[in-house]
Amino acid sequence: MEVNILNEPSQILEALVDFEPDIFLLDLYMPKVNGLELAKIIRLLDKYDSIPIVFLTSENSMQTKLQVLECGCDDVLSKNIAPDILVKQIVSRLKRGKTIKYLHSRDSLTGLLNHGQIMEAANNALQQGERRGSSTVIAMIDLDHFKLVNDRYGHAAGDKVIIGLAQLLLQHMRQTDYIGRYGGEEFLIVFPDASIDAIERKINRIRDILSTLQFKHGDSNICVTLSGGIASSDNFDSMASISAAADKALYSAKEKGRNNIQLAKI
Ligand SMILES: Nc1nc2c(ncn2[C@@H]2O[C@H](COP(=O)(O)OP(=O)(O)OP(=O)(O)O)[C@@H](O)[C@H]2O)c(=O)[nH]1
Repeated sequence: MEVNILNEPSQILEALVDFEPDIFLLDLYMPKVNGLELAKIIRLLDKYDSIPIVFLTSENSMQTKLQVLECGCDDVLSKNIAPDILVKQIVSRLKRGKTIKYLHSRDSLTGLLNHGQIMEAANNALQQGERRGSSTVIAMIDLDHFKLVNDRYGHAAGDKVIIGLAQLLLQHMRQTDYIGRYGGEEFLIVFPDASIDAIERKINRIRDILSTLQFKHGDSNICVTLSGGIASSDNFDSMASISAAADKALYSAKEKGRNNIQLAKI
């Protein structure tokens, strides 16, 4: 477990740039800052809304506990307990917080990152790539004529296909890539530190594999294809422009007859 100790509470926002906490452990009374005020600032940041905030205090009044809960924090632990019990309590809250964070960030059908989380992952990857001087590639992929699958075989069959594609994507990506369900039958994949040519080959391989698969549903075998658009941070410098470019390339793949991948035009 990595612990970042701050003796100067006003530095918290700066410290959070390079440190992703799974739990905040705050003192109620700190130099110059009231712990509750600090907790309110943390709670204003969307990114940390599911991260537990726990207070350590030697006070044990009901009034304090109520104040802590009212400002969106999770618990008050006593400073006066044995250190090993305190550590166990913190680890238990930390694990629970991690589970909640995981569930909060996932798409319930596929287990991939949900829309908000994949956008945040893409944003972070672009910023990190810029700092390191490396390219980030973004691929937007979408199942072709998927409405027909739903209409012909039913929504449950459509769901099966979406889950199948999610698994296919997971099998072919690196640990460091991010895969998210962008919308209904549309997926966004973020490849940090990647070349657009290599990603084009990779997505084309996945497209090829998908086109040969048959999804069994009752007595039916369902076949689907996908189209995709790819853009690199080499040519687009903001999240808005790179995702719009990948989306435009996807649209052009659809126009070109579907079951193909297009690179974003500069
Ligand atoms: N089964 C299922 N279908 C979904 C889900 N989300 C979106 N869809 C369906 O996906 C279909 C998307 O239809 P369209 O946007 O017309 O696109 P399309 O039929 O795939 O056609 P193109 O994208 O132009 O190739 C709609 O029928 C949606 O109901 C989902 O979670 N499960």
